[in-house]
Order: sequence, then C-alpha cells, then structure tokens
Amino acid sequence: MYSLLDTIDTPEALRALSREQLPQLARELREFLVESVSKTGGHLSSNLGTVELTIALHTVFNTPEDRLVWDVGHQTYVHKILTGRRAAMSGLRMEGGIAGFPKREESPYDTFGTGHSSTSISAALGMAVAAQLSGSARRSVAIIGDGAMTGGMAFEALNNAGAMNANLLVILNDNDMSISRPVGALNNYLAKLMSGRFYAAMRRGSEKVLKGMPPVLEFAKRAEEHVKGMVIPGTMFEEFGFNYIGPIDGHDLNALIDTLSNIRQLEGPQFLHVVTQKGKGYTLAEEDCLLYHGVSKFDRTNGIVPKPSGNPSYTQVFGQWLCDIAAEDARVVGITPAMCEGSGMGEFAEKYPQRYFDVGIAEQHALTFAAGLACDGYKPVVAIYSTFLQRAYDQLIHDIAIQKLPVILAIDRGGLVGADGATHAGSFDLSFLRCIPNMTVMAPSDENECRQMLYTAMTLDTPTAVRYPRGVGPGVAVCNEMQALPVGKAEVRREGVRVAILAFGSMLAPALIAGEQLDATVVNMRFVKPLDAELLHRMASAHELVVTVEENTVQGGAGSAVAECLAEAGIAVNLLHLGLPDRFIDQGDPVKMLADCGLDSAGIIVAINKLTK
Ligand SMILES: Cc1ncc(C[n+]2csc(CCOP(=O)(O)OP(=O)(O)O)c2C)c(N)n1
Ligand SMILES: CC(=O)[C@@H](O)[C@H](O)COP(=O)(O)O
Ligand SMILES: [Mg+2]
Repeated sequence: MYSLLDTIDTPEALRALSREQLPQLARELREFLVESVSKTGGHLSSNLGTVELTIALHTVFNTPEDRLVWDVGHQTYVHKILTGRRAAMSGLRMEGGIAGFPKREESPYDTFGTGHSSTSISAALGMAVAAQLSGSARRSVAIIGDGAMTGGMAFEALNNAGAMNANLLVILNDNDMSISRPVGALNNYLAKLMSGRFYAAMRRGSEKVLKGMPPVLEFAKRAEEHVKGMVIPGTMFEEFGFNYIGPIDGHDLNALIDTLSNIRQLEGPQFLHVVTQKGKGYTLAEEDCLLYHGVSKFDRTNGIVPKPSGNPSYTQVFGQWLCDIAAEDARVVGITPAMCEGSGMGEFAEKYPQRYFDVGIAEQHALTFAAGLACDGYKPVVAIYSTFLQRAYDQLIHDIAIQKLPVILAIDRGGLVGADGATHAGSFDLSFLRCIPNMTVMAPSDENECRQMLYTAMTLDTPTAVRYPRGVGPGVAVCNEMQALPVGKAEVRREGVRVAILAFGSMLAPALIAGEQLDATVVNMRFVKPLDAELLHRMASAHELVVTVEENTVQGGAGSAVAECLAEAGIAVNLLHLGLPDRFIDQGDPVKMLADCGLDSAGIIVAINKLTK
C-alpha cells in the first residue's frame, strides 16, 4: 500500500528518488497521514497541507546539518515520517511515544522544540548567526504559517534579521487559515499579495519563471528585470530587508524544489512565500479544515461524527456564561488570541460580533488591548489558555494589575492537558498569578462554581482570574441564576479528624474521596488569592496535619500560599503539599498523568498515610 514510502527511512533515501517518483510519495504520505492520525488523533489539516513542502525541504537541504525550524510544530508529522519515525507514528502524542511537536531529545532532525507559535524566525536566526560565527556553511530555515506570522515575536525577529547579513531563509506557509479564519491587517495584506499581478505571476507558472531561472548571482542582486514575477520589490518583507520570492504554489513539487535549490545558494536574508491548502487531499479536511485542525481518533471513511451531548465542558460553561452576562451587561466585551473555538467563544462571536475581538496570535497585545478597554469603562473578558498566558506576564503586571484594571481572565486548560504535553500544560499559573498584587485568583471545583466565579469576577472592580481545567468536570448541574461568592471565603465540605485536606479547584473531587476513606476534614478553598486566612488558622489549630492539593506545580503554588499565611500568623503545623512535581511532564492520557503525579484519590491517601501511619 505504501510501496514507496515504506522504503524511506531517512532523508538520504528521499534524495535518491527521482523527481518522477515524488508525486507518488506525496500521495502515499497523505494516505498514511490520514490512516495514522485517524487512529491516534493529532493535528491533521496542517500536516496534509505541508506534504510537498516537507518533501522539497528535505530534498534540497542537507538535513540535519542544515537546520529546519518549524513554527508551532503541529505540522511536523511528515518531517517525522521522513526522518525515521514512520513506525513511531502509531504512538504519536501518547505516553512513551513520539511527541506531537518537534523535540530536540527525540531526533537530531528536530532542531528546536516548539508548541507555542511565532518563535521560529528568532531561533533560526540564532542558528544562522551561530553558523556565521563558527565559519560554517550550513543553512537555517524557518517555516512559519500565516497565523503564526501574526505573533509579535515573528516581527521582532524579522526586524532583527532583515538588518543582519545572516543566511536565513524564512518560508511563509500561507494557507489563509489560522486555527479559525485568520484575522487582521497582515492577513489582508497577504490576500492582496495573492491577488492581481502577484497571483498572475504565480499562475503563469512557477514553471515559466523557473525554467528561465536567472543565474543565482543575478537573483541575489535582486535584478528585477531578469526575474520578472518572481522577485517582487516593494513588498513589506522587502522593506524589512529580505529578498522576497513568491508567491509559489506549495503543492507544486518541481516549483518548490527548483526555487529552494536556487535560494539555497543565496547569501543574506531570504523570504519565500508559499501558498498551500490546509487539509489538502482528504476531502473532509479540505471542506472543514477547522474541524480537522486537531482531532481525536475518528473513522476515516465517515469522518468526525458529533458526540451526543453529555456534561458540558468547562469551556462550554464559560462560553454560555459569556453569552448570558453579555445579554445583561452591555459593557462586556470578549477577547481571544486566535483561540475562538478552543476557548468556547463561538456562540458569543456570532451573537455579539461588535463586542467580539479575535486579535490573532497575540497574547501580549490581547491583555494590553483589554486594559485599554477597561480604562474606558468596558468589562473585558480575555479567554486564554493557561500556557499561552505565560506569553503575556509583563502585560498582566504592568498594564493591568498595577493600574488595578477590571480585566477578567478566563483561564482555560489550567493543569495537565494530555496529548499536547509539556509545552501546553497549564502547570504554573497559580504560582505566577498569586504573587501579583491586586489580583483575585479563583479555581472552581465544579461546573456550577465556575459559572458563579466568573460572575463574581464581574462584580469586582479589580483584575480577576478564574482558572479551570481542560475537559469536563465532576458533572454538577449549572444553575442559570448567577450569584457572587463571598470573596476570599472557603467552604468546608466535610468535617473529619486529625487531617485537614485543603483542595484547590479540580482537586476537590479526589480530595473528597480521600477524605471519606481517611475521615479527614475536606475544604474547598475556592480562592487562591485572597486566601481564607481565618479558616486556615482554624484548620491548623484543630488538626495534626494540613494537606494542600492543587493541579499546579508545588513550587510557589497555592500550597505555598497556605504555608506563608500560616507562618505569618506564627502558627506551626505539619504541612504536606501535593501538586505537580518540579519537572516537565510529557504527553499522555490526562487521567493517568494525574495519577502518576499522585493527584488522584489513591495518591492522596498514600501520601497522607505515609505521614500519619
Ligand atoms: C503562543 C501561541 N498561541 C496560540 C497557539 C495555538 N495555535 C496553535 S496552531 C495555531 C494556528 C496557527 O496558524 P498557522 O501558523 O497559519 O498554521 P496552520 O495551522 O494554518 O498550519 C494556533 C493559534 C499557539 N500554539 N501558540
Ligand atoms: C497546536 C496548538 O497549540 C493547538 O492546536 C492546541 O493543540 C489546541 O489544544 P486543545 O485541543 O486543547 O484546544
Ligand atoms: Mg495558516
């Protein structure tokens, strides 16, 4: 079935193929991708769109000596397959298997670890300068999508690279899609480049232009008259100091290989604009590349079938709350940095298009933009994944917290996320949020509490974060009515003896089971900041052991806050902090990952018994 692909375990084997064999290889790769990802889950659409580009890159460049740096890295499955990991694709994104993103420990071909977007140009520039400094002739290539290109870091890097003489090639993989529809002026600009004479140039054919490809030196001199339709001066990228080449058809193997071969010989910063189709070759993904962006296992013939609706996920609880609160309060505006569907904002976007802002992959801007809206009387709600909020830490402190602006952060994917692994885990937010003055930080233990906490945030006039995990909660019914919780007050859920378990957010459910078995007191802490100091003092005085449990790193987390609070009051008590360990946790099944960290009821019981028996 994969007669050609089965023979390719290294880029050397790929390079030994004739040009005539490559279209067959591309077909087999697509077939393999669909078969494999339908069994494991993963990022399908982006990979289907970069089959020819990946073949061409490994054909032309001497990898791994030449450096390929993939932005985000969710489109590297073909790269993995062609670099010896075809068999390992059956364990993609699973415990002990290969990662869904490039990873330096995994392969010498994975030159730079990614997962978050817009880092590739900086990293590849660093590698290009390293080559220059060490007198090496190796080449560095950044491959970045049109979505990732909207990230501020990409522009910081372009600004730097365009004024340097390093041998850096930036390839813009323009499929006119981010996860959802791409937004913003850059997208409009790229569309303009694609239209009119630029598109005509591409259509006339890379073929024609490439047949008469000018001598490389001429090319390097940007002699427009010799290369009409290929090197177009005056594009934004030219203004940044790059040699802009394109747009070329990213599914035309001959055009790609010829163009890359020529560019490889050029000195200085080069920019190649490649046009691809997200989802190409699998009709269902071509028709709905958003649905097939990141998939769970599915039947390849029938495609993804909608699941019967069960308990709502935290994401859905947030999305519903946002619509409800927007109906009540015209000051509410919703902001997402390019994660509309993932953050549950689809319905809000449809109902309130004037009050909905997708700002692109721009977390830093998202927060400062929210700050500006808050200055002028709006109630901005920024829906953001915990891991991506890391990008905007200074904006949170400098633009929001210092000025006490009433921005609400709806932080999704707090804690372990499963298949995306360490780059996407929300392991640190409680630690990095709780040390910021003026912040209120809440973690719901169930779906209804999530809604009520979001409403509580609305009633405050200061920056507030509500942090909830990926997926569904314990299945508690969500009340339509919204009632603010008393700020800084915890809730005793079970009275017991000797041991008090203080649970934060998602850890309440296993803590309650453990509490039953151990006859321990169990407290739903609700607030990480401000803490319920009075209750903590009582718990410490009435119990021999106080145990904190959180789905956040132990270092500097909610448990540390409890320890500080008790120390400040001069209360000495035996303390046990349970939480995520001080190491990065690779991909796996989220339930098992938590259990491996001792964050299930059995783990909590074992840890407590160790100290009490
Ligand atoms: C900093 C950051 N924010 C958000 C994301 C989530 N994310 C992953 S892929 C993606 C879209 C990327 O679009 P593009 O670069 O055009 O690649 P395509 O999916 O079209 O192949 C987004 C928003 C991320 N990985 N990193
Ligand atoms: C590559 C990337 O960053 C996103 O596609 C991410 O994988 C989405 O994660 P969720 O599935 O949790 O929305
Ligand atoms: Mg794209």
